[in-house]
Amino acid sequence: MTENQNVSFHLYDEQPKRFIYEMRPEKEIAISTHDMQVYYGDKLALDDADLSFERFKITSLIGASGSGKSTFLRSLNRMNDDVATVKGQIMYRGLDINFKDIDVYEMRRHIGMVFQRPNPFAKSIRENITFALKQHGITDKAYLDEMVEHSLRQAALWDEVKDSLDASALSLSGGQAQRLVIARAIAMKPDILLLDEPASALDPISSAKIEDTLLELKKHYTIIIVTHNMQQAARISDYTAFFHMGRVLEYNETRKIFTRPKVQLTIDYVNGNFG
Ligand SMILES: Nc1ncnc2c1ncn2[C@@H]1O[C@H](COP(=O)(O)OP(=O)(O)OP(=O)(O)O)[C@@H](O)[C@H]1O
Repeated sequence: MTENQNVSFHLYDEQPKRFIYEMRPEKEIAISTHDMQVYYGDKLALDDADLSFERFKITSLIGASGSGKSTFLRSLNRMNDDVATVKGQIMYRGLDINFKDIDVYEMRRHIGMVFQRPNPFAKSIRENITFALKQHGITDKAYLDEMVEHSLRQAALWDEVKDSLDASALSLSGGQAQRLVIARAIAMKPDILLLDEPASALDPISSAKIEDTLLELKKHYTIIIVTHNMQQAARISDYTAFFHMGRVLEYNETRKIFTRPKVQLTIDYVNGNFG
């Protein structure tokens, strides 16, 4: 080994292999995971996940394909129950929502999920919003109308659809449909919105609208979003977690992840050197 190689090896070795931001005590935490592990059969897909998410902030989950981002996100509202074993604790309002006796349907009213592909029901725009509310026994028409307008306004879709609420949701563009799905989640008045690549199937203009919508929504909701789009993560999120091969290698304030990452693999990833 030459002298130069020796020096660079030494510098690399001084970097942390992992850095997890610890929320300061004055921050309000919306949800946190402790010793979380997720297995698909015998395969450990996610290990050692201890993260706290600040209330009314946007946190991005980034990392290469297969690094465990969706596995983590889906575990937060028990979407993995049928396919995976999730160990550890998921603390929400003092309750471990990973505990087996939790009422999962009730929990999901508080922790909503929006998927990559817009998936509106084959019903009218209005019914997409009112469907779940009616399922929960809400029948008051004035309240339902109010929730339709309120949710569509919050999802920045009201102005585009207010004259066609009884049209089929399937007639909406992809970007409008995704905002409708966000409105549908909001109608349940959740605390936390989980979004799995909500803009990746959309054109740049629709994607920008979703970003604007999320920035508005964080006044009222805690948002955790999986994204492959580095610029998007840098633009909208307050915190970013970098996943690599089933572990969170770095978690920090977004500006630090994108300007002064501490872990070499994070530096490589945000610079586009792998993944
Ligand atoms: N239902 C499943 N059954 C078995 N293995 C799974 C299942 N879902 C995910 N995995 C595996 O778990 C690991 C993490 O996958 P995950 O989908 O969480 O990654 P990701 O970072 O979200 O990837 P992408 O960016 O491609 O969505 C991968 O090795 C994947 O093959």
